[in-house]
Amino acid sequence: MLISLSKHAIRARGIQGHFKSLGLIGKRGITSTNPKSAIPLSNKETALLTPILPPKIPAVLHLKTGQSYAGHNFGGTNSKFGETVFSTSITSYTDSMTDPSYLGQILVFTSPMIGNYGVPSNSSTAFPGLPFLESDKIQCTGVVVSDVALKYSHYQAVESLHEWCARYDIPGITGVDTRAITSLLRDQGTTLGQLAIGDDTFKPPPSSEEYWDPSKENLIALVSTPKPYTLNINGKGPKIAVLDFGSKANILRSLVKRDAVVTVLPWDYDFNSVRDSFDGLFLSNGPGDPKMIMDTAATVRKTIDEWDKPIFGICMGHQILGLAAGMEAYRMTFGNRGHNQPVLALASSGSIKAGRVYVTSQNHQYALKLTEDFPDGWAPFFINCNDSSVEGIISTPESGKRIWGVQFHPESAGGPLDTIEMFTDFVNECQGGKAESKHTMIPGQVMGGAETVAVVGGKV
Ligand SMILES: NC(=O)CC[C@H](N)C(=O)O
Repeated sequence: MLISLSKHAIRARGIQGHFKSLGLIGKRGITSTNPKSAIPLSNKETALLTPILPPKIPAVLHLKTGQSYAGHNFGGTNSKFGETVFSTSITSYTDSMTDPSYLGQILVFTSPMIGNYGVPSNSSTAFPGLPFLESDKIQCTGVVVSDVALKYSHYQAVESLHEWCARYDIPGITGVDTRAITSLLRDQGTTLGQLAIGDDTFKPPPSSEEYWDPSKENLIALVSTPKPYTLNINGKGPKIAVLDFGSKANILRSLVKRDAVVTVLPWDYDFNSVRDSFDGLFLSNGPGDPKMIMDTAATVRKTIDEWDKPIFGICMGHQILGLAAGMEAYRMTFGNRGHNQPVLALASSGSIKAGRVYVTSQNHQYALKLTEDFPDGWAPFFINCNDSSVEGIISTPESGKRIWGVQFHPESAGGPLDTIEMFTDFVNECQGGKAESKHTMIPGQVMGGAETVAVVGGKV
């Protein structure tokens, strides 16, 4: 049975009225449209046709810059403050919302309909010790959706986006013009905001001092593991330590899948005191400003100077590597969030070929500064094809080190798997102990930021 739920029809008549008008609700409840072939509906079909509706509660998104957008609430019913950011991803709202790097952020989806495949159960037996999604709960502070899907359909779904957000007290707003909000954020940059729900919508907007600024907090300390733990303890692969700044589960899965024994350490762990029992170090993604954890960057600097085993950093981990190497990090206007960001490789290393463009998944507000002179022993690895921001750094062959950092997410979840083999490269390097460095630079592009900008023709 195919039923199209017209938003306008539902608004006008309510869902029950809408079904009635389609002849789907008779005296005995929901029936088939064709009385001659009236096949009783299964419980699952009936459940899908009778979604749990959010109560009609007003909601307003207030921005510190003075704009307010009124709509309806779904999910949690408590007002929340956060940093308002937008993501251009079309799929994987469950993966994004459980990514710890979104902590403190009100996430605006540019894709107009969100929620249509529901939410799966977060428990998994495939990778013991890890959730099915990217962490054990929703991490963003709130969500902004043009048109939330109340009816969902997916073989793994167990609840709707509304029910999931309600369980975690994460407020959502729907029925707002997300194109207008996105254009504004793109022009003025990521902006502090409040999702006001229910009675709070009748109060005046918060004063500037009332807005909570997550970038002033050490958010990493809130999401990192409090104690070390090991995954895949009987694995045959190398022993890899992960400094956990708020790691996405798919990073850990990607290492475990390659049979590495993975020990996850708290963000402020003194890695140098245990480093000799590991074959490689991984630096994870994480929320907030990398400059909040300069002590960790100092620890990593010592590791780089005194240790010759492979190190790989993703997103926050890449920014920490850059700070450790003496580079600067800056706050971008609106960052890059989405699963469709093209990056150009400037060096070949393992599975990555210089001169190729890879489509990547991204979620960041900060980036390493592109300069004419990279610190000694370092070169750019990737550059963003849209805005020429630094997308990766790599130790030079002359440095004798085997270290890479990438701003994007090779593990995706969600997003394209173009660069997933970087995990195989890293595990192989760790396995090979002191194997010869295999990376090479593109002749003529061995850095000089200006030259690179000319290659991609963008602005920094
Ligand atoms: N995904 C990440 O690790 C993000 C890193 C950092 N919080 C940023 O916004 O730039």
